[in-house]
Amino acid sequence: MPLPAQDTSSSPPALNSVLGTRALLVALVLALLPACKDKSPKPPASTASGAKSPQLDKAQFDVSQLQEDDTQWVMAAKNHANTRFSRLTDINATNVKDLKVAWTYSTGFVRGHEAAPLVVGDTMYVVTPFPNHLVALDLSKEGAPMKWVYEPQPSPAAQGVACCDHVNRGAAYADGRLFYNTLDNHTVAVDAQTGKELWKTKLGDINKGETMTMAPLVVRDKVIVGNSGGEFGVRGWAAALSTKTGAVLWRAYSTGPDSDVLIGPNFKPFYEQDRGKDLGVKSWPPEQWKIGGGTVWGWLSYDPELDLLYYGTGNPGPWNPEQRPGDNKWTCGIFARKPDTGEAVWFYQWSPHDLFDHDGINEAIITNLTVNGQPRKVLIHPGRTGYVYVLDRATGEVLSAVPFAHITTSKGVDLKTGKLVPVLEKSPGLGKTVRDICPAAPGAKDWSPAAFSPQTGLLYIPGNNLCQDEQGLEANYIAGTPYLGANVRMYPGPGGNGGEFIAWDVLNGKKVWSIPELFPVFSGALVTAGDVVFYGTMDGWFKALHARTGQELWKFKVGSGIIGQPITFRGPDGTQYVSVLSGVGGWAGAIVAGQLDPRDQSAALGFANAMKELPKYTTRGGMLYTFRLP
Ligand SMILES: O=C(O)c1cc(C(=O)O)c2c(n1)C(=O)C(=O)c1cc(C(=O)O)[nH]c1-2
Repeated sequence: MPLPAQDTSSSPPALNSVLGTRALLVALVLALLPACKDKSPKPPASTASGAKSPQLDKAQFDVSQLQEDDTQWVMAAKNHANTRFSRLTDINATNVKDLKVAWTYSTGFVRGHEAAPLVVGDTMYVVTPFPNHLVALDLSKEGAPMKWVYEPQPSPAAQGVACCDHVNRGAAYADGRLFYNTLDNHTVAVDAQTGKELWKTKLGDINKGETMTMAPLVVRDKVIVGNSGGEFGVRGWAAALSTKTGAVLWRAYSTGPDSDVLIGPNFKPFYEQDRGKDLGVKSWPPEQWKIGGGTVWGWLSYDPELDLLYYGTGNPGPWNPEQRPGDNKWTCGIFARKPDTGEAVWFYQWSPHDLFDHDGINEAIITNLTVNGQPRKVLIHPGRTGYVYVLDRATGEVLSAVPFAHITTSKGVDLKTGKLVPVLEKSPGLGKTVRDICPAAPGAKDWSPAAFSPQTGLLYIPGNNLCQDEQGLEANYIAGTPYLGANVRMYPGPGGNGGEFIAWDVLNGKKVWSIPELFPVFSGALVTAGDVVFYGTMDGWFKALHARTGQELWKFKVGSGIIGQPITFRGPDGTQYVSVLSGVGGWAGAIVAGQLDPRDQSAALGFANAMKELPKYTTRGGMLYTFRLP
């Protein structure tokens, strides 16, 4: 289906800044979205003939080509641009109401299932939560039976230092291999055909509180990964490994001297506050940067035109901000780096001196807009602070930052300085109890990835509606133990609903429609050229909505709440399928997955209080569901 032309000349609407300092004229340049150059869906050669798909041959291609093939799904975010948009249209707004279960697969595990399944050729690959099995399912056979299971046998002690359940967000595929992380800090490469381990590299130390949960990204011959442990006083980093050997080619820390952060002469941040020598040391009290967080546990994206890799950094530690005066660089921000060397090109800090655990790790979705009549290469970031940011991805300049949620903690983003404007009375600290902090620590949106349709111009945001009360404590650092300095109690925000699924008009900077949900929306979103958007709820509904109107077109009750990432693909039989993992857990669902006592308001770092009704709605258990039209 051709994309509708958008008139960029006649009175394009303003993308307003929160402070109203500047109105931007913005229009989508749809054809420029890297993953969407070819606007027509590409059916595999097998569709017409019914013969076996030639996809296995395609699987040998470089991943930058492979991501263009909508019949497969080769990395968690679908493509380097992180759009989670598929051009497949067989399942569409008209017929999605008839969607039926094709087959299911029980993983046998009960912790939170966050991974995106991958589809390469005629095989689906699923990474489970700890103990991080990789399962290959044969899509060419009825019921998709198991081909093999790879078991990396991570150290059970890793479970004790995972902040937010024993989750894993999935694998990345390239050159006949699957790459993913184990909770005990190994990156592994597995042969996609045989399930044999090709290499295994240890990158972190559970004794310091480090874990790994994120889905890697492959750029050319490098697999890029990062650590978790911001709640344990670890030092955050991203690393690039050779896809062939697993050797570490570079590692860039998020705190410390420039030499460790890979900041050199080519580092050109847009804003003045990010310029200067060794800010990763100087913006901290002495030595604090060594245990200062800034982990890299979220999404990576890559722009081949600029040859830039983008990723966000997590919160500074400890949570009690009084123990770390300063901007705490380079936490709670976004880096642009050269993927071959890791050298930093620019950085922008979403929340300098973060006060609320507002990690900056959410996805950066790559597209192109026309701003004030000028084409700009941008990235879109629905942030934990509650703003949808649009940044120039060549320079790191903030073009707009518009609130998409209820915010009491900041007044906006000053587009002249790029600084978030905090509400001072909401600052937590020792001996204080601050109430009505919105968004709460998990943010207006946590890691759960949004989808962006170049066809509707809408961003589909799995949102939270959470506030919290916080009492500051003194945190003492003991390696491998929680390093927080805060008592927190969360609760649903205005309206009483814990979550909201939002369609956001990037062009106009406004909400187009939204669906309130009882609980925070912790699943990923998927949108297709059939104008259907999919997501799952923590109480166990898998939903399909009309991508333009938000009208509910179909829903199906799965066995356990959904925090997984839906995907779509065309099977070897030429049929379009939609798959999603159910299996409640993660930070929001820890109350069920970890069987916490709902009477303990501070359990799960205070999240349990907002989720105390969840055990009445769902039970734990990992199950993959795959749907098709009859
Ligand atoms: O700072 C960190 O290192 C870190 C790691 C993780 C993680 O790896 O799961 C989460 C968070 N922070 C976090 O702040 C957060 O909200 C969160 C939610 C979840 C989840 O899986 O539901 N993980 C994490």
